Amino acid sequence: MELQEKVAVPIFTEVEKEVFLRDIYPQRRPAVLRGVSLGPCLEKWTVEYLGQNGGDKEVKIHVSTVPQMDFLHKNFAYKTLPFNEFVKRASEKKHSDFFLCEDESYYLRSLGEDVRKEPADLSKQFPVLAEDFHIPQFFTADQFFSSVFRISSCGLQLWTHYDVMDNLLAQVTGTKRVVLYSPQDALHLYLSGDKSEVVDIDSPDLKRFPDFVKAKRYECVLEPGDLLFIPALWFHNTVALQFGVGVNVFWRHLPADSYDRKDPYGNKDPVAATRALQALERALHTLDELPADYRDFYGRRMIQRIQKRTYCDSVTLPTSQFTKPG
Ligand SMILES: O=C(O)CCC(=O)C(=O)O
Ligand SMILES: [Fe+2]
Repeated sequence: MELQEKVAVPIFTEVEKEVFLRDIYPQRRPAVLRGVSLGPCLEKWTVEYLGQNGGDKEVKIHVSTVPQMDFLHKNFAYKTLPFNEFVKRASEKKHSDFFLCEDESYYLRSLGEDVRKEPADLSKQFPVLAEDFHIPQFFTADQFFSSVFRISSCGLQLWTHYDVMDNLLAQVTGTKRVVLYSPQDALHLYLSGDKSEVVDIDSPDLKRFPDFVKAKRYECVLEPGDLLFIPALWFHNTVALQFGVGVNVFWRHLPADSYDRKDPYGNKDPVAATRALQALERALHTLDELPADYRDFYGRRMIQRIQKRTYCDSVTLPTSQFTKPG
């Protein structure tokens, strides 16, 4: 893995809204924001306090025998626990009550009231705790999409994936390592939907995934109080270095009608992207009417045309698509 380029995510301190909107947000690159006020949660959110004030409302959790959750081999199970019992278990390494084994790992990604329709909102599902967490006002109220509890056992690793909303991931307690990859490296990540098939990013199987080394690795370690700006489409993989409680806030970067209306998770592709992908499927079907050597010829030319029209680094002038060569 020596060939993979590594970069530290830049850290900005005490960033105010104006600075974020002027210097950081338009770059559309990940950034750690340190020293932004998140409210009393930083002092208050002990295991005991969370249990008392989060209540015994049932939550759906991921439980896994090993800390590295693997979506390909589904080495985890979905279980349900009262929130206070879940927090207690996630904070301990060995459990007297367990589902799979005594050292199982836990992960909570909180959900909306109507799981299939409503995005998660801390102020609705955990109104008392929500008062302790102040969402940074870096976007307007109508852009808000969801606020999500992210609570992990020590060591828990969440697979590499992308989301379609802009995201501020707040680390409230514990520390977390986050590795990110640019959307421009998507082809080096061996995607299956929104997830990378390269499950072990620290010692990847390079026989199966030879191009993975070409993906530039962005890395940071979040401390309590840190916010990580994860722009939409940036891939991220997290490891809880300690038991940790976080909240992430998703908000809309594009006009509201660009997004799929039935997407409580914020990970369905924008409607125009979905339509374009469907049109591509139809185009490929049409090419099937031709013999293989013709398909090859037209397929190569289609790829080049897509590259010229869509890649940021090949589109020079906004009007270039309309100007005919002389
Ligand atoms: O819990 C985690 O560390 C993952 C967070 C995440 O995927 C997100 O905020 O979109
Ligand atoms: Fe995510």
